[in-house]
Amino acid sequence: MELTKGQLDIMEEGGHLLVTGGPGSGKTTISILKAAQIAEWDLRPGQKVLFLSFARATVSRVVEAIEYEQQIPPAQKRLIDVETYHSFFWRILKAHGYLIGLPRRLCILTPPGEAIALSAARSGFPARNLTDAQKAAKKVAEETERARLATEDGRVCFDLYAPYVGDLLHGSARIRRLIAIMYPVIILDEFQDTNEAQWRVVQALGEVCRLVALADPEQRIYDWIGADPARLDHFRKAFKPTEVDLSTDNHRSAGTEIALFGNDVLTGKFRQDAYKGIDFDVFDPFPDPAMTKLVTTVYKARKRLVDAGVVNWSLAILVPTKRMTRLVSDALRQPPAGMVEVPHSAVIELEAAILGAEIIALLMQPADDRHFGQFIELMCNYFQGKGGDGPTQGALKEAANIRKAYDEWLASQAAGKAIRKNSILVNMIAVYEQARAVVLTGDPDKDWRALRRVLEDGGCARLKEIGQEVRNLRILERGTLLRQELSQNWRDNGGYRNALAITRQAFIQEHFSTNAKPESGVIVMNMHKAKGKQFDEVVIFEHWPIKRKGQPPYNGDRIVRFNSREQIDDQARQNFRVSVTRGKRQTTILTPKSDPCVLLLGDNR
Ligand SMILES: Nc1ncnc2c1ncn2[C@@H]1O[C@H](COP(=O)(O)OP(=O)(O)OP(=O)(O)O)[C@@H](O)[C@H]1O
Repeated sequence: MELTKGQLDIMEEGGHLLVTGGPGSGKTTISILKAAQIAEWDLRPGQKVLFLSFARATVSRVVEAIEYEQQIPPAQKRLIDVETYHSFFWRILKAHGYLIGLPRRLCILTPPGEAIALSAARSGFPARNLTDAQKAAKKVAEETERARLATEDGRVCFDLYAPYVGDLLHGSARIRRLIAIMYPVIILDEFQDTNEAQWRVVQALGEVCRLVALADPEQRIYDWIGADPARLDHFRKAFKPTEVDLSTDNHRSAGTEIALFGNDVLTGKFRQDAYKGIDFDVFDPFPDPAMTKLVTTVYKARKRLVDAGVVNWSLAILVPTKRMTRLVSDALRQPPAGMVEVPHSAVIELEAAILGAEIIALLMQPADDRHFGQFIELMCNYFQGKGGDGPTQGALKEAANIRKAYDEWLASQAAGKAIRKNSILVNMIAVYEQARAVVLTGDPDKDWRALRRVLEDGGCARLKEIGQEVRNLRILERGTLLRQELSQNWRDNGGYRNALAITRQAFIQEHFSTNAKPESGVIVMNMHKAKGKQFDEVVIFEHWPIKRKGQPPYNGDRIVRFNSREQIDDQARQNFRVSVTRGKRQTTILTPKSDPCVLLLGDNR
């Protein structure tokens, strides 16, 4: 690889650095080479360069890029630590959190755990259409409970990591120095997305460490969690960095005009009628024609990649919402008109699946007196937590009903009476008994599937939902640690005595692991989740207006809200540009014929 002028400049510079550039301009690549150079010249024994990223997906891309980089000797590669902000912050909190009044023993409150813990505080508010006053009150209630969970119970949710680490670093020069001794140079990926609390941490780190910030101001997609458009200026002012702009380079989709199209999306002025590497197509706005178009487009793209001999090819289908991820995944599994299934993976919110997995894990455990009570507890957890930070009132009520029915049953039992015939527990107990009757074999994968099947095939709608939800997990199928540990547990005890604890621990480890491989094959995901990733081909697919008798058409799940021109703003353009520019070879945009995406219509300002 021949470095560009800008990239060479970066190799020359010392001191704080701010590297800007668009998608695929080579920021990540050059920062890795820079890190290797620093590792060779500047580090003392025991020191490392730290590369901080927001998402695990980016971490795995960076780790892979480092492995792939032939110019860097293995000994230097080992001197680059790639981590998410979360896992770096967690290490600091675990070691020093007591200095700011946190308990000595801390544990991670994972998003599903947090959803359960906050559900009581949230249940007092409507799920949608909140007034501003209600929104503010809900926020305060959530914050108060989060802080209480951390300071009293030592259960710290992710959102509090940065504020607490900020307090620690600003409060203690000793801890700042300790970090600088370990990591004299820190690379900050996607710096434009840094929120206020993270920026406070960066300010403290910059006093003692050399910082290399990588940023594309136009890829800022996290406004809603507090990324600030002025963040780059804050960095300039605080650290007077040397600035290198790579914005004229595009290596990802070299030989195409994908990057050019991305830039035109930002201004809304399309300078060309056609762009090499960008394909548009429309579909009739009804489920079957829409999905047929999607599936045939995917067949064609897949064939192109196979014919071109691309090794480990990846093809992403990017959709505007979580709901559509599921819709598309279902359609690929069972395409219309008897077309052949498209094997794929779907990136979905895993709260529900993880909480469902806990239920299966419990069912693997040998029974004791508490077993059924624990089962009910996990069922309630599932409904309280399955909606993540946006639980529906329906789900919360479901949890309350299960608990009530259980209390009622206990009372009847105490009075020597049978269970009420129409209790919601009747079917649940029947399926529970069927699950208890499964003869386990000691092969975790087989046993897990057998139990999942009992839930799916049984007569309890709630457990059926859980069985189906758990299908979304791949954690056991990949020959993972979870599988090994369950096996070991069986060998040690003649049963899965600790299955629940092992499963919970596995999800925490999974969250912090850095060895997840970048996806290959067909992957469906929400557009937001594609940030920082790259794929050989991308298909962007959105929903269509649904006409209902006597009502205005419903136009949800669009790239721009309701596909309305009034809803177009910088954020909408930036999000769309990020999605479009994930493709290396081609990006295909599918939009409904009757109401094409307003961002494609151009802007006559
Ligand atoms: N000088 C170069 N010559 C050829 N290829 C390059 C060069 N620099 C980077 N690349 C390649 O271009 C692709 C994109 O580079 P990279 O991931 O570093 O971009 P980026 O600026 O970090 O992108 P994004 O902001 O979208 O994450 C990679 O596959 C990388 O190997």
